[in-house]
Amino acid sequence: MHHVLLAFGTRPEAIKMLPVVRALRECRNVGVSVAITGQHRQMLDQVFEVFDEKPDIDLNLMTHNQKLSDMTGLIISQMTEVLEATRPDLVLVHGDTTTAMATAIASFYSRIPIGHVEAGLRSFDLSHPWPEEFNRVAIDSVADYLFAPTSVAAENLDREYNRRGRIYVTGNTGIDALLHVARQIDAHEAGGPNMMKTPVELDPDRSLILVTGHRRESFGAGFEDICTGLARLATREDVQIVYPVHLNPAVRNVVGARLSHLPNIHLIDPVSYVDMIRLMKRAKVILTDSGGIQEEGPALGRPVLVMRNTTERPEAIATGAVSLVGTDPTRIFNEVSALLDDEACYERRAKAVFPYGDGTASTQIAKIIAESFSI
Ligand SMILES: CC(=O)N[C@H]1[C@@H](OP(=O)(O)OP(=O)(O)OC[C@H]2O[C@@H](n3ccc(=O)[nH]c3=O)[C@H](O)[C@@H]2O)O[C@H](CO)[C@@H](O)[C@@H]1O
Repeated sequence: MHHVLLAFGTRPEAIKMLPVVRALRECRNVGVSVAITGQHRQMLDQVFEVFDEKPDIDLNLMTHNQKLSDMTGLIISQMTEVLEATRPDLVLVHGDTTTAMATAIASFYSRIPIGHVEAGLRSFDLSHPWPEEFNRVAIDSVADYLFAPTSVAAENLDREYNRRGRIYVTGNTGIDALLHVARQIDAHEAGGPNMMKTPVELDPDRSLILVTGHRRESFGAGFEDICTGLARLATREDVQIVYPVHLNPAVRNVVGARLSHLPNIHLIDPVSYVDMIRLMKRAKVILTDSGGIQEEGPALGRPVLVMRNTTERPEAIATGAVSLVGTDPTRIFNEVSALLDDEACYERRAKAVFPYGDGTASTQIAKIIAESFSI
């Protein structure tokens, strides 16, 4: 039996790694354990519930207003202790978080092979998203298995001079998670009175604009601009805006002060993953700076406007489902209005498309790992 340790700490990593945990449990020659750092403590537990899983090791390292440098140092040292005590045959990390980067370094120092799920994403700008773009490059340079979600990501990896790992194109495990939960919602609610039960009371006569925004590089002026754009959109009588606001005070304080008094803007706490999918299904347009939502919106047939100037996910842009609008308030207002006011343009951009895979990424990854152990 070979031992695979999956390590993660934030909500999006849990969403995208728990399908891999489940797929690996199906492999007879693989033992699985999950270590969490608790980088997003409050938002992590409900994702484990959705997938009926529990962490084996909880480092619980998050403290209030922690600096990135302190968190990185702590994760490297604590994760090294876990690795030395358990000596897994492979450590799997996901994406571009501090947990993923620090765990990859700890594994590299302990000379334990590393697999990177969602490898090869690049914005080619180290300050956008910050610090995630650096984390991606750092993890990919030490990983042995590079699970690229798309051929674009694989080509990015192929060009890197310092790559030592082998590249596999698998699709994105986030689509596996999305389709799993969307099926559960549909099965549970088909035809029933709760069909589109959302965490806020919605006006059936107004179009729903769903907003998320929390990237560090937009803190300050960027968030002020985003709020100006949203306040302007709220002057339209045909819309209602729902914004689950990230728990980071740098986001909460600005958004609360600028938008909480507007009647057709609902600022709510972060919602569960299941509720988020319900809201996305109900939304007319999604405005976001999130990575995962750029993948989920197109699969659900919802146009996504990205409040950033660059993206590491060009595939959905090529389909027309996603576009970059930056944080300029006039641009945000105009681009959302264009979608709301021009039906033909909306229909073109609201078709379900699957540039990030067909929902089988996790089983492909588990198969590759299990087969490599039996060689
Ligand atoms: C731009 C960027 O650098 N993003 C990275 C970040 O995630 P990302 O930017 O996707 O992180 P978010 O915090 O936006 O989380 C997105 C996920 O959380 C869900 N959601 C969102 C709001 C809410 O209230 N409730 C809820 O459940 C969304 O449906 C989505 O599945 O880490 C991920 C994990 O390694 C990487 O894949 C991404 O590349």
